[in-house]
Amino acid sequence: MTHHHAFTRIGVIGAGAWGTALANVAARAGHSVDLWARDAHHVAAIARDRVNAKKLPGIALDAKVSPASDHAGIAAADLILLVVPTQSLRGVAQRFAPILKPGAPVVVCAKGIEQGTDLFVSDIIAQTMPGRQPAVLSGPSFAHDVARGLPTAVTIAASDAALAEQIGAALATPSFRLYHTDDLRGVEIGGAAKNVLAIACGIAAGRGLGASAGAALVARGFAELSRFGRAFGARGETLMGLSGLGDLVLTCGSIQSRNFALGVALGEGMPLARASGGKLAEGAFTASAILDLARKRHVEMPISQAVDAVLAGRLDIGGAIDTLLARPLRGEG
Ligand SMILES: NC(=O)c1ccc[n+]([C@@H]2O[C@H](COP(=O)([O-])OP(=O)(O)OC[C@H]3O[C@@H](n4cnc5c(N)ncnc54)[C@H](O)[C@@H]3O)[C@@H](O)[C@H]2O)c1
Ligand SMILES: O=P(O)(O)OC[C@H](O)CO
Repeated sequence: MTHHHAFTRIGVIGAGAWGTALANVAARAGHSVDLWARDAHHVAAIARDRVNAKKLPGIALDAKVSPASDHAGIAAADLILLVVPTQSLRGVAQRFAPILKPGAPVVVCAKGIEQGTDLFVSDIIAQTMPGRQPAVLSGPSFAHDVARGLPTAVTIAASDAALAEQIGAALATPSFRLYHTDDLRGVEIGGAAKNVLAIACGIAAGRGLGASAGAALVARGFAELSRFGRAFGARGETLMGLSGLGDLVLTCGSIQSRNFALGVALGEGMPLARASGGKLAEGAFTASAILDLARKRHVEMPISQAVDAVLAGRLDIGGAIDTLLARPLRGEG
């Protein structure tokens, strides 16, 4: 049965670039927003400056956003956005599971697959917050673009289509459009897979392989993202939508992407240990997990496989490119 949710108070867990940008979106959509971060010093600096200088510099925090390092605001929220990296999601979900308001839906805004368990983000929530309805928000959206109010369109997914629609309506602003769907699996797979492929596109760009090679990688990358998605129950239309093709195109074509930038640094010859520049590149953590899953379902993912081999130190950049070019000729599907 679908309940009608009235969301007035929104809790954002995680004050990184994306959490801070989404807190501003929710505030602009008319809600009171509590923005939680674990580090009290960071919270004090955000509250003092009304800017998250560490993670989203140059963007003023909306007056309706209250930063805090205690749990009170999150406990009172009737909609929760979980915006920590995928590999931290389980721990953070476990921490908050006992204190959230009963019935408050949880929207995961992270893009990845958990290492060790190979679980998709909604399954991490199913395990750690039993009985709570998970939703997933994903799609082409750089935190800075969204925070500056540039036009952005994303997908909001929940198994309960009406819930996805209600969350989409609650978060929408004139510049932030949410398309809703019940294909939760498709949406979380698109967001996870594109990060790994963006590293490959970055490597090609950093190595100077040219725009034609970049386009080939996007198209063949999308072919493997789609094969993987279909094997795990995603709908084709979802994979061709914002949180698949849309996000792949964004992330594979912009140095603003931390995944693409990691690839560029690798392609230019920077050692692995320094290539991320200390920034979060989700694809670097998701690569081994997505390949594990692909192997189990016999899905061929040569580009992701090359990225994983490079990140694990099993293959150098030249070797990875040779491997991809030396693959047997095949049909295009
Ligand atoms: N930045 C973007 O443009 C963007 C856009 C869409 C989706 N995302 C996704 O959002 C997620 C978060 O990315 P981000 O850009 O905000 O990263 P970020 O590096 O800016 O911030 C991550 C935040 O999570 C916090 N964190 C990490 N582990 C934690 C833990 N155990 N407990 C509490 N806090 C913890 C960190 O302190 C940090 O503030 C990623 O999955 C990313 O793919 C990011
Ligand atoms: O900086 P990236 O590579 O994490 O990309 C950010 C968003 O996921 C783009 O949609």
